[in-house]
Amino acid sequence: MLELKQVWKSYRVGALGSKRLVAVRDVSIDIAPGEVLSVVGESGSGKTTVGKMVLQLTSVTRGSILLDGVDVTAKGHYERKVYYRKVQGVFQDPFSSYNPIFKADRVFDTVRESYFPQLKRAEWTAKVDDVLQSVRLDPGSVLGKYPHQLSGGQLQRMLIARALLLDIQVLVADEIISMLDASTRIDVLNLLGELRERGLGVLFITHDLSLANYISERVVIMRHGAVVEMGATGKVFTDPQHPYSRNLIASVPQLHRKWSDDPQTPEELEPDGDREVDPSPLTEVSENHWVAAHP
Ligand SMILES: Nc1ncnc2c1ncn2[C@@H]1O[C@H](COP(=O)(O)OP(=O)(O)OP(=O)(O)O)[C@@H](O)[C@H]1O
Repeated sequence: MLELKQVWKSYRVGALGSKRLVAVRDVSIDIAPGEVLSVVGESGSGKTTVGKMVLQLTSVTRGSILLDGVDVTAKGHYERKVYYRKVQGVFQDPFSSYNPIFKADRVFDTVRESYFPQLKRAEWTAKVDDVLQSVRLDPGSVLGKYPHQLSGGQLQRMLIARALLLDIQVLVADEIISMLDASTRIDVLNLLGELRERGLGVLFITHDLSLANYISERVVIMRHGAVVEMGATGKVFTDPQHPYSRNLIASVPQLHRKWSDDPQTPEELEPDGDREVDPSPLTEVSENHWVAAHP
């Protein structure tokens, strides 16, 4: 179980870092094994920063992150390496994770060097073949190829395979399908569903509500760095209580509607206030459905 407890993140911005930008405010969420938790919200709401803190790519300003009850925030190099055996990330642009002058499977070599230096070549090859097959890639079609010879979907699946080499418990998937075409998207999405069935916890970061609805049991809606609503996906999406959630859900284009049909006026929202103060507290409005206080 991965838990974020009252996590805050401020970045230093402005000339010589003279100002603070509070990107994440008092976020408490958890991801159980075999669960996909989606984090949604508009651009700049803090979703990626949450993922980066989980992956220890940026520090936590306040609060803590626990894996199986052990605080993993601000640990040294060795503890971090152990942590990365259990928690890995895949990001939006698969191409940027590969060096175009090397073959794509070089991404596996770095894992071997760090974690499996003792493994014999044949054992390693068998392990790589196994994980490639588990993400439905034919080793013969992807190994030995350069990144430009593979599709975005294949590259993305290879990155998921790399994470799986490590027997991970949690995968942070940050907009991993937004750069893929529609047919590949559903493949990668269904792959996440299969990994979940095998007990993996997935933190699925997306601005696409329909993807979140498709893949996750629970959803967290963020605005201005704070959680405004969270809970069972069915409840949050069918009965949104916070005006921001209602606006977000109403803004999803529907196949059967044209842009001119019954245009909806968005509800008025409170402006982004002082981010240094605690955000509005969450109240449980029904079982597994939490909403932040709002006017
Ligand atoms: N390294 C950084 N230094 C300073 N400010 C940052 C940094 N990274 C993010 N921010 C700011 O923190 C806030 C939250 O950014 P974040 O990337 O987490 O949002 P997001 O919800 O993931 O947005 P998007 O959907 O556009 O990726 C934004 O105001 C952003 O400008």
